[in-house]
Amino acid sequence: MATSLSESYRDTHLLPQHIIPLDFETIHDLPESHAWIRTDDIRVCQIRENEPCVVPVIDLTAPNVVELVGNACQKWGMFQVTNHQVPLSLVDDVEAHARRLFGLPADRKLKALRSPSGATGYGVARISPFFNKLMWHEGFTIMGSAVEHAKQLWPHHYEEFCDAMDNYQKKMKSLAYKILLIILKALGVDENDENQENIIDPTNNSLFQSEGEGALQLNSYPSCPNPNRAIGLAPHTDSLLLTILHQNHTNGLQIFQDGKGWISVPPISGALVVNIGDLMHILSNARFPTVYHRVVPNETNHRFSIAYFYGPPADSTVAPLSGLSLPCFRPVTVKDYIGLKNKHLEKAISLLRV
Ligand SMILES: O=C(O)CCC(=O)C(=O)O
Ligand SMILES: [Fe+2]
Repeated sequence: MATSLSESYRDTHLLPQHIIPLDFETIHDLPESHAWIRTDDIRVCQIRENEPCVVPVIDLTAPNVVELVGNACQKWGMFQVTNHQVPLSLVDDVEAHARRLFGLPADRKLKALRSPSGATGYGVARISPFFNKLMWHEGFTIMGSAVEHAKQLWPHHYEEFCDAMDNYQKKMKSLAYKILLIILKALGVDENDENQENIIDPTNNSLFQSEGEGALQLNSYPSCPNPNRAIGLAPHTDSLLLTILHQNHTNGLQIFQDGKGWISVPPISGALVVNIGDLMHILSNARFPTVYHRVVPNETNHRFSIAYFYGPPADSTVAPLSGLSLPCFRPVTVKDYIGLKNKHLEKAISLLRV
């Protein structure tokens, strides 16, 4: 039987503080549990001449899209896309549902709490157990249908939420597949290339014949009484091939670049952020960096984001593409990589180095 993505995430056993978010409505001062010492706080990067310090914005219909995406992946591990064909009304609708969900009273949200060994539902960020301090964040994770948890939140009115999430996941999946093909072309691989076996999906034999799997993560970062001492989402890389992110009109997302520090990725109306994850870093044989990013909270605005994580089916094996250079990672199945990440976080990728 094929392993699902949610089963791959289902092997950690967590303490309650690593599942239950703070009731932000009742908090007026930053509690010690959420007060970080931010020694690395270089918020603005050094702008050098001829080197704009902004993540590229790429029109997906541009004739030279492969070159633009290839350059952005290599330099930044991230870009923003416009003309992506995802209706903005759907994005707005999903954001409105996220606002409605996180706006519920804490006791109602807890009815949809992620179970200690579970992957989906309401809770803190999955990376929380790796840090001594807690994050100014609450999240809701969906893999496939959201119906089970949505029924707990709105026993009589859950369909609208589920329909919007289903619809959005479908659109994200086909956009992610389209972007994946562009990225693979940028790496010199064509979808007609029969010999590519670097992602082996046991049911389809090659990623080019399937559309992979995804997870949807709704994120909420309430306005914070002391944003300079709090962290919305601690620094991390995303595990799968790529992430497509919508952020509302509130700054907060930052990426780390060597020699520059933390660089803001400002929200652009109508654009979606795409970032390279660990599995793409492996597939590209380290040519494309997996982007190290974090979220800082805002003193006045409530920030929302919607992240779609896209990867091959959980039983697939991922290895560096042949023809790039001597492989610097050993092959790994998606589910084993998720297991490694659950145990070792950012060290997971170095464990695969050859
Ligand atoms: O909220 C954001 O902008 C980023 C979210 C994120 O990095 C994640 O969910 O992994
Ligand atoms: Fe992330």
